[in-house]
Parts: sequence; C-alpha cells; structure tokens
Amino acid sequence: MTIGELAAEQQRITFLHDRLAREQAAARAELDAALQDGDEQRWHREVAVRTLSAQVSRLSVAAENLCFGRIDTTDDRVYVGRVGLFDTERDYEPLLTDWRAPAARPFYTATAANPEGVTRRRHFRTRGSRLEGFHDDELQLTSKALIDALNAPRSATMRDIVATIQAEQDEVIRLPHRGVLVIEGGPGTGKTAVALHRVAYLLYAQRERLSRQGVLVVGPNAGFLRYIGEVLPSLGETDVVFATPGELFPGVRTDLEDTPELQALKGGLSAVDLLVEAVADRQELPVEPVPVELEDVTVPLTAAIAGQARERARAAGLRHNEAQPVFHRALVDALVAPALDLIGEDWPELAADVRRELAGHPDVRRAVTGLWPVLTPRQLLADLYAGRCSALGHPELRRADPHAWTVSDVPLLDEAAELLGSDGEAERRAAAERRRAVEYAQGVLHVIDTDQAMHEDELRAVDLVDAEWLADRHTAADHRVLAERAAADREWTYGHIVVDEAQELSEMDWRVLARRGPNRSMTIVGDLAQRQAEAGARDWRKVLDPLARGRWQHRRLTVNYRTPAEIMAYAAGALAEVDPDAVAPTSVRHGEPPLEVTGADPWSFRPATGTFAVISPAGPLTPRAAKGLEFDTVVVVDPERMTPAERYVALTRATRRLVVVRT
Ligand SMILES: Nc1ncnc2c1ncn2[C@@H]1O[C@H](COP(=O)(O)OP(=O)(O)OP(=O)(O)O)[C@@H](O)[C@H]1O
Repeated sequence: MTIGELAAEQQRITFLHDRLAREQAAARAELDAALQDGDEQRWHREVAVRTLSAQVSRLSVAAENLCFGRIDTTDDRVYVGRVGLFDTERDYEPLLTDWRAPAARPFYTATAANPEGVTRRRHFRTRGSRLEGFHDDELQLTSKALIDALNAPRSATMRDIVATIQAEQDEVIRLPHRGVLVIEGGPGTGKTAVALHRVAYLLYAQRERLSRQGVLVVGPNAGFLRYIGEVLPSLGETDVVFATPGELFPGVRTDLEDTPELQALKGGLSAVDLLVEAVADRQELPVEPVPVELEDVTVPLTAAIAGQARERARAAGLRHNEAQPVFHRALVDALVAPALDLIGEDWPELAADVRRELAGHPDVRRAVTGLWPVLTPRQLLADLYAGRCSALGHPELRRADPHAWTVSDVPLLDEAAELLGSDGEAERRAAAERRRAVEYAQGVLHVIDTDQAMHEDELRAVDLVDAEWLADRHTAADHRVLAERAAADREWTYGHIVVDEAQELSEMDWRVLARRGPNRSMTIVGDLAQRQAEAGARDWRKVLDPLARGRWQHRRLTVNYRTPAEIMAYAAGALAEVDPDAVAPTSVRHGEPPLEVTGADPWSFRPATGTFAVISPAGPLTPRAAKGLEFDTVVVVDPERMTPAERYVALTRATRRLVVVRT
C-alpha cells in the first residue's frame, strides 16, 4: 500500500460519500414535497411517501462502511458497497455497486483456484468517510479482512457481515430457489447471519413483491430477536416483522413454557385431532328435554331432535361458528313435526306458521346458543383447560388459570381459529369502525352546512357529497406501517418467512407458519444437534415433507466463525453425546484452551472489556435463553447438570474465552 495509492482510494471514497450525501438530500427533498403535496391523489401520495421514506432510511444507514471493497478484472474495476450509486449524468454508469448486485458477486466468490476473471480483490477499512487502510487478499480463501472481523470484540447486538461474506455463505444467500431452503450447520457457522443477509438479498432482488407482503422472521426468544434486530435495519431494510413462536397469534404474547410432557402433547399432530374433538364436544345435546313454549302447545326439544339437527349441521361442511345458523334452521325443521303432532291439526298454512314461530322463538334461540355456541379460539381452549379436557381423556391439560397461555398454546389457538371460523368479532369491529366514520363524516358535513356565511344559492357540500362517501375517503387508507398491520392480522400472508433455531419448533408450530406463508417461500436455519425442545425437529424430512414436499432444498455450512478451535474441541464431547455420528464444524481461528475450575465465583472471570455471560441451569442465562447468542467471554456453570444438547449450546457461545466452573 503506497501513500499515493492510499490517497487515490481516499479520493474515491470521499467522492462516494459526497454522492451519497447528495442523494440523501435529494430523497429528503422529494419526501418533503410528497408529504406536502395536497393535489396528488391520496393513494398515490401514500405510495410515494412510503417508497421515499424507505429510500431515505436506506441511504441514511449506508454512510457507515459505505464502500468496503473493490474488484479488478482485466478490463473493469468495481467498487462494492452497502448501496448502489450511479452517475446520472453519464448514462447511469455505476459508481458504487450494491453488494447484492450480480456484478458484486465475484467479490465474495472469486478464489485463486477459480478467479472468475478477478485479478485483484481489495478490502477497505474506513471510519466514516476516512479511509484508514486497505489490503489486497490474493484471492485467498480466508482473508485478513475476515480474521480481523472475527477477532473484533462483540457488542450487545449482532452486526451485518456484508464486507466479509464467505463463498459458501454467498451461495446460500443468493440461491435462486423459490421454495423452502433449509440451512443447516453447527454452532457459529453463520446460519443466522446468512439467513438475515438472504432476506436483504431477496428484498433487493424481489422488492416489488416482498415490500407489499413483508417478511416474517421467527426467532426463539425476545432476547435473541433483540440481538439480531439491528442487522436488517443496518442494511436499510424495514419491512420485516420479528416474532417469537409465542407471538404468532395476534393478541397473545407469551413466553411461558409447559412441562416437556405437555409440550410434546400439544406440539404433536395428534393435537389437531384433540381440537377437532374439543369442537365436537361443544356441539351438544340437551340432557333433559328443553320446553319450547309455542302459542298453543309446549314442544319438548329432546336429545333426539337436537341430534337430528346436529347431524345436518355437521354435514354442511362448514366451520363450527359458521354452521351455527345451519344448526338453528335444522332445529326449527326438526321441531315442526312434533309441534304439529301436539297441536293435532294439520292444514297447509299451519306448518308454515309453526315454522315461522319456531324460527324467531327465544326458547329456540337460547337452546341454539347453549347447544352450539359461537366460540372464540381463546374460549374453546380456556374451557378445555378449565375441565372439559377430562371428558376427552386428557385430564393432564387441566390448569388453575385456563387463560395463562403458554408458547405451546399459540399454535393450538391458531388451529382452533381455523376450525371455528369467524366468531363475527372482526366483522363487528369493522362495522363499528365504519359507523363511527360515517357519524364523524355526518358531523363534518353538518358543520360545513350550518356555516352562517354561506349564501343560499351557493352550492353546498351536502349537495356534492354524502357522509358515506366522505367516510370511504376517510377510512380507505390504513396508516399503520406494513410490519404493524401484518403482525396484527392472523390471516396476513407474508412474501417470505425466515425461521431461526428451527429445530425447536413443533409440528403444530409448522402448521401456523404454513398458513402465514402459503407460497412456501421460506428460509429455515437450524441445527438438529442443538435441539432442546421436547416437541422439536429430529429429522428435516419429517418436518418439511408435509409442508413442501418436493419443494425444499437443503444446504450445509461447515465453517465455524465464532468459536476458536480449542473451545470447539472441548465441546465435541457434548456433541458426541447428542449424536455420535455428528461432525463438528471446523473453526477458522485458534485461541486459548478452556479453563476448568471448581468452586470459584463465576463473576470473578468478568473481563475488563468485551461482552460476558454466565450460563447455568438455574440462570441468570439458561442454556435455553442463550440459544443463538454469543459473548466474548463465557462462564458455564455445572455443565453436568445440563442435558447434552443444552451443554453443547452453552459450551459453544464464546468467541474468545471459555471458563467451566463446577460448584
Ligand atoms: N462471513 C462472516 N464474516 C464475519 N463474521 C461472520 C461471518 N459469518 C459469520 N460471522 C460471525 O460469526 C458469528 C456466528 O454467526 P451466527 O450467529 O450467524 O451463527 P449460527 O450458525 O447462527 O450459530 P448458532 O447455531 O450457534 O446460533 C457471528 O458473530 C457472525 O457475525
């Protein structure tokens, strides 16, 4: 690196930063203009505001590490960075190439064995717009830039890796597969990083579709979501909903766990049958005949009559709530003949009169709501847990607070919503919303109309518009951002779904995700050897065949970027206990061997700098909560008191130093 070269590259980087600043200013000005534009149709304006806001946020996060690399070929030179910048005066010639563009790809994939036309690959080290240095990596597999990145101390949140994506990772990030992609790999192989960069890549390659539908990222717990939550915004992407499996049913947010036995019961597919039975159990027959008092006679609504009506309602093939009116009609039909028998007369109009009387009769209506109640998913499950479970052969499901939802209840609530159908609540809410809007519009028109200053022969607002029309204009647009709308709507379907730590999800969880992603565009990352959940995956085929038979692909990552080789060798014992045939990933770095001590205070190992965690069966950080996280120094307390999978997870969290303390 000569001083002249450094100055030339600094000039280039300064120029790119100036360009970025210009583009930022232009996008902001356009956004301000769109926000103030009163003439533009409202819908157009909202689309423009949304697109421009996204553009502004994308450009504003790009300044840090704006340009991180350069590749030279025999006839071209490409600067690679976080966003694309173009020379608008020179036919949109690229000044900086977005890391996701095809032209940037050789930056990640060229090797000495397969240089892809690349003669030089250069990595820049920058701070803001200041170039601190650069180096050329001779197209080696493991570059200095990677080792520097891996040796850097970690912070509380995960960072993006655009400057140092490795070839095996790049292949997965850009894989053109449209269905389900499973990325498997041991601890620290960059599965999470790769999945998030794949989202950023897909948002780049299929922006039109994905920004309309959004992307859902499912992670194991809130701590993990906080840890990874900055990666996509740092890449300028915001149309992403993050959720734990305990948050996938709108209105419920839980991290309570059932016992492993209950998790297994609720997580297996037989839970669907249990719910079908629970719904059937709510289609009841009267124990005693219910008297229906007509004008002339009292007809007993017997179990036989209700049974007849129930058969008809069940045969209608509708969902439970939607079949209630069918049950009502069938009950009325079934009561006509006994009523006529009791009246003892029959002439053509009499049957029609009796039917009419029965149809509107409060006794019949009460019987319908008692025997075939409209239910919400929560009511169905709460009643089940409050005691109905015993009659269905599962007394173990009974619990003191039936509404204390657990993570394993969430897929059951979702399944129940499917079985029950609409309870009318959403429609009622929409109708109430609409009534309020019309009332508001009427108020607005009234104010305009009673304005004293108005002349009698002037055209008045009410001559031109009515309240319904005004209400339409008022409520047409939903102002919430996509992520909020999607998270609140159980029937929202996402353009792409990412599932991290996917080995933890139960068969019932997968059914929820299948509903949220009917196009089966998914990236699933996990490691079967790290499974801690009783109802989790033991075999990808078993999980994915029902979801996307013939449409899923499997890729494996083999290099460990987190844990030094010495720590990985130590953790290999735990891995062998989980699965004797499993192969541990190969670490790229070496470090100090783990330290084993007895009876020491775990907190005495807290280093002066860097991130630190104590993982112990009793907390503060349990192996379960440590899933997916990493720290510079980790103290694992009493690994023998953990299951082999928990031990394997706990021992593979350190990026530098591992201490094992036995109490
Ligand atoms: N190409 C890369 N350049 C720089 N850092 C990387 C790269 N790939 C992975 N890393 C870093 O390695 C660490 C481990 O990555 P990540 O958490 O994605 O692994 P994982 O496979 O999801 O691990 P686990 O299974 O334990 O959750 C992170 O700090 C990540 O930033």
